[in-house]
Amino acid sequence: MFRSDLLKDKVIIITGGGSGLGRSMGERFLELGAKLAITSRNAEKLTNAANEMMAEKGGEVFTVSCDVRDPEAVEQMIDSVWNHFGTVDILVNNAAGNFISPTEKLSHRAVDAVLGIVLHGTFYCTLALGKKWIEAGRGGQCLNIVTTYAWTGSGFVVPSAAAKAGVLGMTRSLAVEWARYGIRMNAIAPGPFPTQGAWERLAPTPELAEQALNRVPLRRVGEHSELANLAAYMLADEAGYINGECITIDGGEWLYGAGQFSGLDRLPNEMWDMLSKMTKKSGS
Ligand SMILES: CCCCCCC/C=C/C(=O)SCCNC(=O)CCNC(=O)[C@H](O)C(C)(C)COP(=O)(O)OP(=O)(O)OC[C@H]1O[C@@H](n2cnc3c(N)ncnc32)[C@H](O)[C@@H]1OP(=O)(O)O
Ligand SMILES: NC(=O)C1=CN([C@@H]2O[C@H](COP(=O)(O)OP(=O)(O)OC[C@H]3O[C@@H](n4cnc5c(N)ncnc54)[C@H](OP(=O)(O)O)[C@@H]3O)[C@@H](O)[C@H]2O)C=CC1
Repeated sequence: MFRSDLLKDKVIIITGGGSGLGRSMGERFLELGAKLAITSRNAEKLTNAANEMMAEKGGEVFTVSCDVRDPEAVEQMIDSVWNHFGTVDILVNNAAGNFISPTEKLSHRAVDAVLGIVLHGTFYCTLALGKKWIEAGRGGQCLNIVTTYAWTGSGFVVPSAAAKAGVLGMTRSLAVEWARYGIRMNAIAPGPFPTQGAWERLAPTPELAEQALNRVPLRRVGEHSELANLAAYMLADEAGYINGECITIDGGEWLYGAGQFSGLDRLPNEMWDMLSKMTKKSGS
């Protein structure tokens, strides 16, 4: 699909890069020639992932453990990647925390856990690296992984909805403010892409997983490669005029939820024949 050197020698930090979608994006970036740094809380998970990724895809994967909720740890993480590679070209803000719950059952610590990872964590990483890019007089790029309820909102994941909305607001705001430094800011809003982290917390029963699938007009979940290829395209120099954009990749899921009559896709044909007679009759 792409030239094999599309991301050649680009130094890319992926938060939450040791598992799930972060890892899938990282593997694709390696195939396209990037140098990777992956970061998350669990050092052992990162080391194992990096070793497997290098064995399968080649290239270099540097690991730094860091809790993105801790601004000092974030600055150290960014410094250590910058010192290791001599620079950083791209930050993919992918780390997240989320779970389903009636909002009234949440403690303030539960709210803080999600807001801390998603909103503060994304902001801390962006700010720490943005300052270094500006000080070094060079540009850079951030790609923020949000979700479609960043703009619709959603019940039962309210801290995540509030945090992702904040990340989208930050993306669009900084796309304008930091363009003068040559820094591009974009986002991707995925629909359902099965990962252990998401499914354990958001679709923990077969019924809930089925419900998630049934909301997608294309009647399937996303393939990790589809998301990874979109991310690679957005990060390529050839996409250099895309700035402040959020691209949805969800099989039409959020529009299905927005359309009042979308659920009629479940009606059998015989029912349509009957309804057609009724509606034509009532209109005459
Ligand atoms: C099926 C369709 C899918 C569509 C996708 C929709 C969009 C998806 C967005 C995503 O973000 S998916 C990514 C999901 N991945 C993760 O969440 C991975 C990381 N998550 C975590 O580490 C935890 O889940 C965490 C809770 C977010 C943070 O862990 P931490 O160890 O820092 O916190 P704890 O000390 O365990 O808990 C803090 C606080 O939160 C309360 N809590 C934890 N889980 C729940 C829960 N399920 N329900 C209610 N409350 C919860 C916990 O009890 C603590 O509060 P206190 O008890 O201390 O008051
Ligand atoms: N899967 C899906 O269907 C969808 C996912 N998304 C978004 O895609 C992104 C990836 O999700 P997905 O791969 O499914 O989720 P995962 O749970 O698999 O990945 C989340 C990653 O974030 C890391 N992480 C969590 N908390 C912290 C923290 N405090 N500091 C640093 N790293 C942290 C985790 O590593 P560790 O535990 O080692 O810290 C893990 O690697 C997220 O932004 C999510 O909101 C959006 C819509 C749909």
